[in-house]
Amino acid sequence: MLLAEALFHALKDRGAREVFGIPGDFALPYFKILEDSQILPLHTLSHEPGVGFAADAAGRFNSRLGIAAVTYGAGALNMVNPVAQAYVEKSPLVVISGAPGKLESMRGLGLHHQVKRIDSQYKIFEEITCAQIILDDAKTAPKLIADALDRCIEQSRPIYIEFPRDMVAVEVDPVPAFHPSCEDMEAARACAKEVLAHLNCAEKPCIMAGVEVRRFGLEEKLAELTHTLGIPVVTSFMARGILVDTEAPLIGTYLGLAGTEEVRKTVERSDGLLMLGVILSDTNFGVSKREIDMRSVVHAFDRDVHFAHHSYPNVPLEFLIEAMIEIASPLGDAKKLPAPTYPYGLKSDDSAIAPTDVACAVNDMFVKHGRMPIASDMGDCLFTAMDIENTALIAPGYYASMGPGVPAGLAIQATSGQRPLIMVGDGAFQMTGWELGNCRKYGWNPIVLLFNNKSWEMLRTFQPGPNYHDLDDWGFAAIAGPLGGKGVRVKTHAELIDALEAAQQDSSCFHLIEIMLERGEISQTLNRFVNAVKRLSVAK
Ligand SMILES: Cc1ncc(Cc2c([C@H](C)O)sc(CCOP(=O)(O)OP(=O)(O)O)c2C)c(N)n1
Ligand SMILES: [Mg+2]
Repeated sequence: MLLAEALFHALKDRGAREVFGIPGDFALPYFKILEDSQILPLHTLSHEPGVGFAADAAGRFNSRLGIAAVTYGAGALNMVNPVAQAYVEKSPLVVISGAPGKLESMRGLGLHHQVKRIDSQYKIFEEITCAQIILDDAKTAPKLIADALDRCIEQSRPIYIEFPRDMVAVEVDPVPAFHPSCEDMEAARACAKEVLAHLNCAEKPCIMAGVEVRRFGLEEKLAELTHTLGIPVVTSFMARGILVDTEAPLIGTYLGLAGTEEVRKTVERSDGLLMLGVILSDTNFGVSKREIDMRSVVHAFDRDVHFAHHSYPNVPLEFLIEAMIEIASPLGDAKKLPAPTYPYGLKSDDSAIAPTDVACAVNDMFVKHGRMPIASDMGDCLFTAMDIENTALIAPGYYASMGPGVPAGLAIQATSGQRPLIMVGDGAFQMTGWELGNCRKYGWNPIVLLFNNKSWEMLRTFQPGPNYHDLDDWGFAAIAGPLGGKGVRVKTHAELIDALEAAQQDSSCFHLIEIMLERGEISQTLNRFVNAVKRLSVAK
């Protein structure tokens, strides 16, 4: 078969459901085979940052591979930021970049889209991927692809595939099937025994679930384990939106001083905290009131399990949880644990809208019409989402780049068929909101909540005063129509409630609800977060 076909079959066999991309002359040959072969559907978008964010989100949402296909130089380097975000937020993103062919690379001319050297792009991607390959040899290509894709899956981090345009149609053998690296279940059982003994000795055991639980598709298994143990479960900020509709005794999301006192005390006062797949980042732990004493913590992450003074190497999270399920017995009574609380019952009146009112209106909408998966951008919209009842959430909670909100929402619908709710600030919408113009072509119809405070408000909260936080009023609602959707600007509770209901009643296109907010009007969660950051930075 053709090398490009072998690559696309390997991606599909390992769970990829679609490709997001923008072609270029170095990529046209493999894009043509992608379209002709129909192995995977192609969704083209308008700007490579959107391609990267969308492909990353598809992978996160399905706990499978997300695929971004671009051209050399101008395309691939335009996507560095989203790939970096996928790397640190542990997303299984596959970057395929077209590249110059062998002969043209040897002519001694500077090629268009080339930087310093032909391999400059490869070197740049070495820094933000866990594996990099160049498909320049028909004999070695199938095995190279298999090994790189297996690394992507096992590490849940991006990989880089450089595809010279003169290689796409060479005849090759099929790519070998997924071959997990050998895991030692005995080591996992020994580790599980010690973890459960650790929890058993603790007065206040607690489990924190992190992003790896979602990335490796372990939500059901973790729910089974924690339901048996009956001890409190929290999610990290990054992992908000997992364990939805499961029997896990979930008491909320840990946000340190920015979250509820109940959750904060349960985590920070625990003498037996088990962190499963949690990224030790400032956004997950930056506003802890009390440093978490890592001597009483067991931390399973990146295929290692760390105790205070020793570790178990190469114990994948899946094996640890399986081994714990084999020997788990009740340690507490889940029925006595407090469930998270959320705001409901927004009054339909002429009051101005505050961010928390948006969460309240969304919760009311979910009660009436059913929950929707959410894609949120960085900004107060993400902190507002913490007041929305637990539902699948794709958000840049660690690397914190602006821009993923709209592309990620489109990807949720492309990969799952579910109508998403997109939450995005006006600043972030200015960056990638225009990708909504691709909805009509693909029949996507997200409901978009655009928080328009005419401001980079998060920055103003950290640094009051300068005028450069002021954004102009772009009148976004009026732009929705020409882009193929419907837009409405809302200023009161009643207008917001009506706009949400109208969007629910009309699935013919995307609905852009431009929510006008006063500058300085921020969510309670963001307010607590910023105050905590200020207080902790002064205290040190
Ligand atoms: C690509 C990119 N550029 C810059 C930033 C810095 C930054 C923030 C983070 C802290 O680094 S929050 C923020 C303002 C966001 O404005 P908007 O989308 O309107 O949301 P809101 O008004 O709710 O703040 C910026 C510019 C970023 N995170 N990502
Ligand atoms: Mg704003």
